[in-house]
Amino acid sequence: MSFFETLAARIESTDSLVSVGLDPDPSRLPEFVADADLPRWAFNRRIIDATHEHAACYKPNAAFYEDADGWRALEETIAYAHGKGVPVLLDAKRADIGNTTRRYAGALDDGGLGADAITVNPYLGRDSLQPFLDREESGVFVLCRTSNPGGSDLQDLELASGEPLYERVAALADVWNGNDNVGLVVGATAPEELAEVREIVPEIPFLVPGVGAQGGDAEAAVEHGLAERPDAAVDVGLVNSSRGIIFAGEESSRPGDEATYFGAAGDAAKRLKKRLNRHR
Ligand SMILES: O=c1ccn([C@@H]2O[C@H](COP(=O)(O)O)[C@@H](O)[C@H]2O)c(=O)[nH]1
Repeated sequence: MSFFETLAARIESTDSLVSVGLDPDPSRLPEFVADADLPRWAFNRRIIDATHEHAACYKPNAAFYEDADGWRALEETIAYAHGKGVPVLLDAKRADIGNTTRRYAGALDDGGLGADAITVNPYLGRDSLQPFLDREESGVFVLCRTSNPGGSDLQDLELASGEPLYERVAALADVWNGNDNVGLVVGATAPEELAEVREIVPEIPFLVPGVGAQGGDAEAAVEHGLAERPDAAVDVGLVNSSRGIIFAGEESSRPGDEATYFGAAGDAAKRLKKRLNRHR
């Protein structure tokens, strides 16, 4: 089954577009997991237990795992999410020259991390993405128009053809989509660009980060993030929130209570699911 078929089935069975970002910043982990062998894994396991029924996907960001214990925590996390039937999109923003990028793409193999999809950076061009694109069953989300304030610095630059760079990336993604496994990353903080990119690639699903802590536009994320696909009963796309879900317990009225803390994450995921569904 291809990644987008798996994702469509998950979106349908959970009635959810929510990608739960697993970004376990060590400086924000609660006391309940401090003494665990792998605190990030202990944290993620509890977050997955609390949120999986509302999660179309989990999106760990590699930045929060890039040390020796981190890779173990990430491996455990991916296996546990799979055990709950939830696909995993590794946000690693990879790509490099040939031999290096072949190794990076190993994160999508069972002998590697076994992620179902990955984010990649198009800056080095097609050959840098080829090993990812060749894994027909895996999803490849190409950074197109990112959600950060500096996303416009390069991505909005006008090319000689008159189009902005992010629009060229969208058009190229369509060309690179020979295996029907390409998605695009377009931030919810750039709603006009979201609409423009959707015009260029009607059939490519988007990963839309930036709702929640970054204050992006949830309605635009749903309106433009979803793609109608011939192989799916539902429109396909993902809207991600990380800190707004996993650290929702910091706001809870009884912060010393583990059940309350993780329950708040489950409630936040459910609230986002409902909010997004109002715009479907
Ligand atoms: O354009 C982009 C691409 C990736 N991200 C990543 O998504 C999450 C967002 O986290 P929040 O806590 O919901 O703000 C994080 O992993 C980013 O690195 C993005 O925000 N924008």
